[in-house]
Amino acid sequence: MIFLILGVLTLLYLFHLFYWKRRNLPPGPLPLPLLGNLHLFTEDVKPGYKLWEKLRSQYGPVYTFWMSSLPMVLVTDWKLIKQHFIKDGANFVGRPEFPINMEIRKGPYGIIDSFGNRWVQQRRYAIHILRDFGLGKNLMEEKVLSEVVAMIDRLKGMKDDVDMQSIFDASVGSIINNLMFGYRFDESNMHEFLELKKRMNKHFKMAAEPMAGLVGMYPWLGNFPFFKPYKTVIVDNWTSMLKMFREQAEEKLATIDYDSDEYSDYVEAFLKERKKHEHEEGYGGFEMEQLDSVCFDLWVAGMETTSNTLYWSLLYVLLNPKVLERVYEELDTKIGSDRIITTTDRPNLNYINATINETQRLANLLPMNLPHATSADVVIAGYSIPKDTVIIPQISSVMYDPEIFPEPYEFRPERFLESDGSLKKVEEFVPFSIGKRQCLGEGLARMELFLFFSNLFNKFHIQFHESNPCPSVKKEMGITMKAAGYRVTMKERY
Ligand code: HEM
Repeated sequence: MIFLILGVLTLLYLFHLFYWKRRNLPPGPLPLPLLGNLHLFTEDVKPGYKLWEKLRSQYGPVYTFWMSSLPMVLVTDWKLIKQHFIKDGANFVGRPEFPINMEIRKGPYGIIDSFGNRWVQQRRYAIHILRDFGLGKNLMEEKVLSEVVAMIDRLKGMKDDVDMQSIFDASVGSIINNLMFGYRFDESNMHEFLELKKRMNKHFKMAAEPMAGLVGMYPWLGNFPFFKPYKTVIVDNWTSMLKMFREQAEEKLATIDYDSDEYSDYVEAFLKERKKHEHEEGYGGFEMEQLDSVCFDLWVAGMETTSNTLYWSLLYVLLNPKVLERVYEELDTKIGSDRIITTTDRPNLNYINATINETQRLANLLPMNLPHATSADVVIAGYSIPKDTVIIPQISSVMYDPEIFPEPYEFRPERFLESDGSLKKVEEFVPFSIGKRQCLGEGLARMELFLFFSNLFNKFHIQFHESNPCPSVKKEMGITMKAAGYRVTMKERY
């Protein structure tokens, strides 16, 4: 009798696993108990592009990938992404609530992980403040350019054997820190930057591991020895960053002048806004926990992405001497001196703009885009997808789609040029994603990429260090892709 009951229960379980829970979802590989499809993330397919390509060829442009017990629908075809995430954007603005994120943030705070009214309010507020910095006296460009100049001065003293990743990290880190907290990093406080960067790196590296996805879904697994390191690294590093940001905010609170509406950094603006809501429940959405999380989101999203892209740009250009030659040629004909290049030069430097675009496309920084969630029942490619399903506009698949970008793994800035040499608008070039969740730092990031890239090449002849004259383009695992370490030597051009 007992065997009969066990047999029936097993059959019911298998029926649920293999059919029932998948019945309303697009096709995809069979999910295993607990792991879902995470076991498919083997070493040979990391960091993921190849896996998404393989699943697309097996199941079509819309398929389901199970992250542990969570089904995620991946939309990999550009036309479908455009049709739904742009034209029908309001139905795709949700975010899934990963239990570990909620535990660390103390709730759905911030921008990246928030949703509903909080997300609308805080995203709008962040865009408003960032725009404010970019208007009038153009504080934003001033801050970026002062870091460009500081970088050039620093490089002049260390031309023989330079690690540009750490130079870009410190420069881009200073810009976002300056916007957030009102000060940059120099010799006197570099240890503070290095500490934040170390914590961020550890967090990002671990968070990208498939097993971390499992712990993210079931934080209690972190009590078991095998999973403990995943949870400890993520929780410790993230929490200590939040703590460092809170200490900064509290220092500012101690001296803030509420009589003036002026602000010179994000935290000051936020604290003044918070004061206006002090009699409302939860400070009208401007709680200190919200500030901690927003600092984390903007600092982390604004730092690693841009700095890694700059490091990729240098690698790709130096590996392609013809591109390097054309970059110098454009600088010589359009700029022709060692003056500082500003955003007003941007429309004249088409080849450089095309090279930066091609870098972003080929670096394809996020193998898996941030997950969205449907906020209504939707139908995509004939599949009915219920409200609250996790869904991902897979921008990395679009940017490596050979139908759109022939020979997608080749570095060819010409893809972004018209035959008359003007910059081509390519709608499938979507490194900042699309729709209502599109990156809110795009304007700042594009300004940084242009100003750092163009000024760096205008000032210096650069080549790989002789110890590694042909570095690998292999991507290093992380939430955003890093280039493996390489070093350069530089010579002033003027
Ligand atoms: C090269 C640089 C950058 C790249 C490639 C990049 C890319 C992205 C991508 C792909 C997303 C996900 C959008 C989605 O959910 O579909 C995103 C979101 C986001 N990015 Fe960026 N980003 C960059 C720089 C920045 C900067 C400089 C900032 C801040 C100042 C920033 C802040 C954010 C925020 C807050 C979100 C979440 C938006 C939301 O959930 O509403 N990013 N970014």
